[in-house]
Amino acid sequence: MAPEQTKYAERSIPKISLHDFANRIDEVTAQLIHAAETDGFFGLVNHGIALADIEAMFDTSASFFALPDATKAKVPFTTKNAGWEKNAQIRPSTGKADQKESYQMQFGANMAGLWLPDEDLPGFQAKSLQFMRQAQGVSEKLMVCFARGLGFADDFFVKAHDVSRPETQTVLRLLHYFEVDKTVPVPEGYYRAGAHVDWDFITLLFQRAGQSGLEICPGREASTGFGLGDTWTKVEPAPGEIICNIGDMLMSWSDDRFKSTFHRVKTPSDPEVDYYGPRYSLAYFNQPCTDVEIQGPLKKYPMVTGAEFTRNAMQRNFAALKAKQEALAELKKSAIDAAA
Ligand SMILES: O=C(O)CCC(=O)C(=O)O
Ligand SMILES: [Fe+2]
Repeated sequence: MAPEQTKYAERSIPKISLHDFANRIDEVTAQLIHAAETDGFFGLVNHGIALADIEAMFDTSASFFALPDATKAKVPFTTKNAGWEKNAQIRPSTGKADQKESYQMQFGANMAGLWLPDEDLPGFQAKSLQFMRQAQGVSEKLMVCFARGLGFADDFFVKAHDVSRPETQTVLRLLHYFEVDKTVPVPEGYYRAGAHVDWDFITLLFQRAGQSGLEICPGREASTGFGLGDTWTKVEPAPGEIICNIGDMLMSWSDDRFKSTFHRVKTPSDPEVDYYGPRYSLAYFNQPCTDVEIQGPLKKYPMVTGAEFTRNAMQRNFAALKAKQEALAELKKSAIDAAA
């Protein structure tokens, strides 16, 4: 059977400027709430993080991934949602491992033992934490606006995501997708990152100019479990722009008013248009502290703590993955039986 062709559509992604934020907060709030209620995705410009700082963090990330695997393996991925993995994240949407490696860092207790010793990469921890604090500053502006939109006190979400507390779960993820050989056809179903929604509050994604591949399916239009068969839109990286998407946590905390959004990173397959080189991205996942109580103003869902929400999300993912793998095994068995 020929693989189904992906359907694409040109859609404009809202661009929201944070310049003169203190004086424009009402206007920015209205724009953010509209984007959250419809697309679930928007680009942030004039956010205050200099392009040079973003580029410096990409260089820091590249120096981490250039280390031998044996060194990176000193800080392996853990159930605390921190550490390094390579070709190990299997998505329920594909049943296959993403073609990438990633390293997740946090500010608090979950990071114990998961920072590389400084002699392996001098200055790495300090530079990463400095960039994480900058991303946190931008995130807190968004949190004030979302709190206003939902009728909470201005500092409600900022307090819930206090990264100075040991209970913090917020993550900066460095991502490295490997260079792809143009002469080898991509096996069906392989993605640099398979279709998924994020389970956090909101994600800030930094991309590098020219390193395309990100595709989204807006929240109001996703109609199937994993965005499969839906219509996708390519998001070209623009220098300095931060692409933001609402995660499941904020969707639930807003009683489903704000839309969590499917996205993926395509494996290049068309030498005419696709980017085959190595791709680096930085994803800042805002996560509430473990002891924060999460419930929307309309109380649509039972109250859960930040720790429970993360645990449930990981378990749901695991159950969906198991179901996908069983379905794939069944399909393989029927094909073998049919051929016999
Ligand atoms: O690398 C990207 O552009 C997207 C990464 C992503 O969606 C994720 O890690 O959740
Ligand atoms: Fe994501």
